[in-house]
Amino acid sequence: MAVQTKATIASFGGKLLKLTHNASTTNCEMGFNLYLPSQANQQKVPLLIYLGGLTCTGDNGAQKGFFQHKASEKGIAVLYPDTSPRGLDIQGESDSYDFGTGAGFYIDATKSPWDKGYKMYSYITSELPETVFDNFQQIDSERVSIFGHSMGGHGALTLFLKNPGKYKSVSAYAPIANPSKCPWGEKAFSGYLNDKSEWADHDATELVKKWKGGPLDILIDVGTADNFYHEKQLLPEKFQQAAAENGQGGGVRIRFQEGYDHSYFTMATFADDHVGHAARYLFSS
Ligand SMILES: N[C@@H](CCC(=O)N[C@@H](CSC=O)C(=O)NCC(=O)O)C(=O)O
Repeated sequence: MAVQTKATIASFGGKLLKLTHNASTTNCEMGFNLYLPSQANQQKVPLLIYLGGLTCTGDNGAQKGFFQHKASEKGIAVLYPDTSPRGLDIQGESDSYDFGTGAGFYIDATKSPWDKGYKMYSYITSELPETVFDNFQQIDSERVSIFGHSMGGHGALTLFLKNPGKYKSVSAYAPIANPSKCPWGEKAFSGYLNDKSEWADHDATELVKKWKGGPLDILIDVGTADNFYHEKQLLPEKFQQAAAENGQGGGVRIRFQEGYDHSYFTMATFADDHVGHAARYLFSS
């Protein structure tokens, strides 16, 4: 459970820590970033987890998302995990940007050889937060929210929907909202999972149909100039429609942002809205 500090960087009055630890779920050393706002010097602060997309490490969100701006104002710690195990030496691990390294999809693989370390669901829901709470006692383990981008937006939706009550809120940028029905998701699920019957358990559009955890309030931003939206990799309307079938249509707020693309310029532009959305739930009693 020990962590090593590789760097401490001042950011918006708080500090961004670059950290590593040996993770048993992923079978390798994992890097992650943790932002501690200045309020953490005096009191317990809640935690917001940001899940990155394909090709990302914990650095993309920390360096380009501008989430620390609002997090510092509100007094929220932000955790930026990696998106997959690294260097497991599995054949084909680094052959493509959308499978293997940098593309763990926040699921636990059941298919060999990926099941040896591609356990990003267990890593993000259990091992990493437990490590953080053990090592940073100023973080309140009872107040945790989650959000993410693209593959990570989908990860945030599924982790929230699979674990009612575990996260206080969820939001997403350009999530891959119905992976069973798009090329990125079909490649990942057929590669990581043994059987197609397992896919629905990891697909946010299927999960929201079965949601019984009370009224939803999910914020989703999608840019109208997002090439992956136009290539039908994201399918946010399918998620909205599935939520509506379960009487939760009003609980999914999709904002189509005119002219914005799939890049971190979009995350940075709407960062205050997403951190603000989390803050409303992290500080409500
Ligand atoms: N290289 C790929 C595109 C990869 C890409 O756009 N990754 C996105 C996430 S996509 C969904 O999960 C990303 O966040 N990249 C990192 C960044 O800093 O922008 C291609 O050639 O199409």
